[in-house]
Amino acid sequence: MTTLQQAIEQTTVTGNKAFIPYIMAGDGGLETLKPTILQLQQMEVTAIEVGIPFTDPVADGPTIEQAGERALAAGVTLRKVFETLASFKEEIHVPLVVMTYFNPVLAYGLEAFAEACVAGGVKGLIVPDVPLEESTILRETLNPHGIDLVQLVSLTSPPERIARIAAASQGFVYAVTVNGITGARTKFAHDLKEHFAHLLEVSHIPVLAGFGISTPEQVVSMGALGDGVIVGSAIVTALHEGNLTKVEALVSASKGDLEKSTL
Ligand SMILES: O=P(O)(O)OC[C@@H](O)[C@@H](O)c1c[nH]c2ccccc12
Repeated sequence: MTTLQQAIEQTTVTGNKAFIPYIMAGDGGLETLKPTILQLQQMEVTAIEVGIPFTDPVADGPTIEQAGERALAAGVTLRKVFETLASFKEEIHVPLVVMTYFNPVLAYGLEAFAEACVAGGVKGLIVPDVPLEESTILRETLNPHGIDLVQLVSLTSPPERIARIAAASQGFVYAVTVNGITGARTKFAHDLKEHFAHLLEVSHIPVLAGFGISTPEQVVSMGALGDGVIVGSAIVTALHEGNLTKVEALVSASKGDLEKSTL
């Protein structure tokens, strides 16, 4: 079992749901990366998804797009993110999952990228613009270094494709809960229950819900569909505003503590 999967199962075995916050690396300056990761680790999140700022973030809504623009304006690059992670690797005990588009990985060089992940304590990778059919080379490069390639399942994937994606995914299956881009939502599709029941049946690894989850109540309701949640835009906004109470409220909700979350 991989480090990432193990961290998730250590959480779910206690009856809690996994909680993976997404952060935009270097939003607020590269010097914020270390304290942000250590703060989230202190809150006992299950893993942390570290987004790399990119000029053409096709899967991202305005909140994350703007965070990426702020990070790029602050001079953040993939190389600098890796250097920063490596500089405090010994203090990182929570698994990190890097989220980036494929172009920066290619430009870095696949093997060099995998080595930089290892040096920075990265345990998993999400690359939304690499479809399953083209993901083999990435997996074959990452796996010998102990790094998982997490696959995304969309709501519109036919059952046969869902089964293939679930079989190929590593660490967990990222079940996208909306059609479209990242960002807070007030409504979700009605047939999510069925979709998740099917996913849980075909997947041999944990299934986490992500996209649009932005309130403690949604953390509870969407977490109940599977093994946990990924929260991006709401975390990015809270961190940008320096609202750690909001971050804590979202994390607490995954541990069944909704009361604390209404503080
Ligand atoms: O922001 P949201 O709606 O909470 O969604 C999670 C998401 O931000 C994070 O996992 C992510 C950010 N950018 C992505 C691109 C593709 C897939 C996933 C992501």
